[in-house]
Amino acid sequence: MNDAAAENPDRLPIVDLQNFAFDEAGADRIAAELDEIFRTIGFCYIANTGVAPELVDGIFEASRRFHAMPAEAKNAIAINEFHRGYMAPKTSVIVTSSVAKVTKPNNSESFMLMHEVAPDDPEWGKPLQGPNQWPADLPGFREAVTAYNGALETMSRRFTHLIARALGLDPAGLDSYFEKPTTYLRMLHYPSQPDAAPDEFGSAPHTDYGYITVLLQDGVGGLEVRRKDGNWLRATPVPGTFVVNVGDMLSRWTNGRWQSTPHRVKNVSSVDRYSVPFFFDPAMSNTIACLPTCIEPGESPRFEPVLYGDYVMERLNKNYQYRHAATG
Ligand SMILES: O=C(O)CCC(=O)C(=O)O
Ligand SMILES: [Fe+2]
Repeated sequence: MNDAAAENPDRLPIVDLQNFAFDEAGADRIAAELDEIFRTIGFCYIANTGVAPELVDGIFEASRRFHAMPAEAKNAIAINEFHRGYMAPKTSVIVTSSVAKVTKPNNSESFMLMHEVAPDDPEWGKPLQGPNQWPADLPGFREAVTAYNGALETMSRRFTHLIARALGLDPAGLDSYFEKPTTYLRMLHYPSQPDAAPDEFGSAPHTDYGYITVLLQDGVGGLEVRRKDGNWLRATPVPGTFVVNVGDMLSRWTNGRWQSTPHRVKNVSSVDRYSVPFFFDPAMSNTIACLPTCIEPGESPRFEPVLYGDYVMERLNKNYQYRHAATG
């Protein structure tokens, strides 16, 4: 496929991960496929990921039960300074969007789980290093969420070996960044908004801040991905798959070779939409600079090296209402 066609596809490509049971040549082929996709549209579906369907059913059920609780029960675990807990509807505005001038809050609510930090961990109490919060009186919720989160972390590590390969590194070449990854599991609920104004979104146009996002969506639809020609492409739900996209850190690692593609969500259907993005990011203390394999001869780095922790905190501090009291 030529680049123009790959940049402006009519549907997102599906990559078969073959439950990671491929040989070297198979891995190289998938890596080459990912390179083509991430250089152009920046988004794809992945199939045969090895994530058990029971875990997928379990996380949707957990999310529906959570969001069906009364507001009082949800607000009892309102998001804490460590970015863990419940985010009420319309409490974030993506003012840092590099894609659009965003003034309206996102029409969604969510439960956010991040990586566990033990109280005796030297990082404890530093930005984004604190306790998760769990709803009271929701039997089985914690188990379902923990199991799904663990499976997504495992899958993301395996996927990282394909990414490293695609970037000309040893398959384990990026592993050191993910010994203690920063992870976010966001269980989102988007109410139906069939009459939304043009600038009202469930999730306003943005790019993701981190490394990769692995998104589970239900059958409702509403996610759209911006093509190079400026048209928005629907990421129509495909059962049994996840949607994967490149975040800002991965784009910087590749010197912009791979795209951190803008996307947005609007639920114009007549029913509620549930989705669960898993954001798999490096440790807060990692510096992200252009990878040596991603510099062509004669080229120079297009981005200054950046500390992942600084990059993400600037965005969270600006975009989330609950942080404004603390940060002015
Ligand atoms: O809900 C979705 O489909 C996408 C959500 C998203 O883009 C995000 O949370 O960054
Ligand atoms: Fe996103």
